[in-house]
Amino acid sequence: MMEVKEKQFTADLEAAMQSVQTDQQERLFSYTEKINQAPLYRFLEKAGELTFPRTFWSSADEDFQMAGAGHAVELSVEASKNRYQQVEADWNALLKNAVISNPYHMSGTGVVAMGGFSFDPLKPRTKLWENFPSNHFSVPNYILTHTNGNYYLTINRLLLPREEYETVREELQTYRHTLLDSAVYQDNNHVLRVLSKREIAPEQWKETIKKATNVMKNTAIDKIVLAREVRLRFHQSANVPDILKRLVDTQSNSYVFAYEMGEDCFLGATPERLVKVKGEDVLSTCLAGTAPRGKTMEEDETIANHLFEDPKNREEHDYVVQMIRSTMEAYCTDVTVPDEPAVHQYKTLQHLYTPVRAKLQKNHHIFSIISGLHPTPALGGTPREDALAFIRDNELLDRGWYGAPIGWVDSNKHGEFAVALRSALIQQDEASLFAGCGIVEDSIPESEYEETKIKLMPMLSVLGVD
Ligand SMILES: C=C(O[C@H]1C=CC=C(C(=O)O)[C@@H]1O)C(=O)O
Repeated sequence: MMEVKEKQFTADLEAAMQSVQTDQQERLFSYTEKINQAPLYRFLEKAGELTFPRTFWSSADEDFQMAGAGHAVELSVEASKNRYQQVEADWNALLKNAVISNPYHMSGTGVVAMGGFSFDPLKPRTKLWENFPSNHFSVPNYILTHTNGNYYLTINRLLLPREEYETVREELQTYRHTLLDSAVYQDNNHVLRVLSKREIAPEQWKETIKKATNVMKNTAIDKIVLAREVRLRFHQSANVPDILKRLVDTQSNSYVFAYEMGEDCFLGATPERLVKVKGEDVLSTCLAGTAPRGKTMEEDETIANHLFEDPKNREEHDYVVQMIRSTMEAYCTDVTVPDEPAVHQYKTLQHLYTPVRAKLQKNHHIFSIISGLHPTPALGGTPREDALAFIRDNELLDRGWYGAPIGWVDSNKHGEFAVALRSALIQQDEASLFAGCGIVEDSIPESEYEETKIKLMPMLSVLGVD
């Protein structure tokens, strides 16, 4: 730390510790400083060496990345339908009591809670997801934020009564120094070799699709999203910063995220924004309706035109747009939706895309919107409760955090959540990958199976499967 900043830091820390001693009440201290360029993946690597749980976020459409180390504060409430409201209440209580020293107010600086939810709080948890509860948020001890070419470091520390000022100061300075190691990140040190690739019950998955199409013929259910799992085994433990770097380098227009719990790390590169809030501005996007990329520019354009004109895809897309619109109307004013979707292109796929913009009402928060939006018909189906019940009773997979909201909120009233698609649960030398498809009455199991194969491709390729 430069001298002037060092003085500021020690003065702020001392004042915060004084207030904790006076009130005899623990309090979160948060200090943000602007720093010189610092390598994000090296920060994550160092955090791993220090056995800090790691978090990572890279925006799909902005120059914005955050890497977190440690859990200064953890928020986790019981698995229930109103978990969103409870997380929101805990988050507000935490902020109310925090001592925040942050003159910048940039997104992702100050007190930031990163985390996520499981897909369905009512589905019993299996061993696969034992380290991931129904919801978990953490305020990292150290956050390296890269935004619009600038770098910030935030230090968060829960101060307890009777702690020694010198001990705390020294602890924070030592970790800060170690994490901000300026060495260049060497990502070619750990080449992963895949020893086995196992598709989990693909034939049963196709049978479930048949069952779903039959149910839809005889009930009011219009759409059910069904997902499946592929399990990989490697010759050694997978390296999280490496995987993240490859995802960021190869998956343009996608949110790249990671959340580590114990020995497991859930990560992915998802194209789907759930909701973004900046002050009162709210943006949600609908992404549903899928086609592959073409091999040439002409073929790509022909496929995009076909996707745009295709009634099945347009219908599927429209379900989602209507649902997002009505949810936004419940919590916002000035909701605007374009008349027609656009086609957005990703590495291996193209999707129909519609942005929905609005203004947040004063008494609502990003968590209220998440509670209304999740699961969108792109992940659950329509009508929502019937589709969810079908998934709960028939899908073999424990989705865990796959297909659910993952993201962050900060003390500047900014926040963003994506839908955790195109993702994998890394468990040292093993990984589970997930992909699903929207099933409608006339869906053909074999084509849906092929579609999941395309959706799995980007993650398989960064994990070393050709
Ligand atoms: C469920 C997934 O994708 C959803 C999101 C976009 C398009 C979809 C589709 O076209 O089927 C799916 O609803 C997945 O990628 O695992």
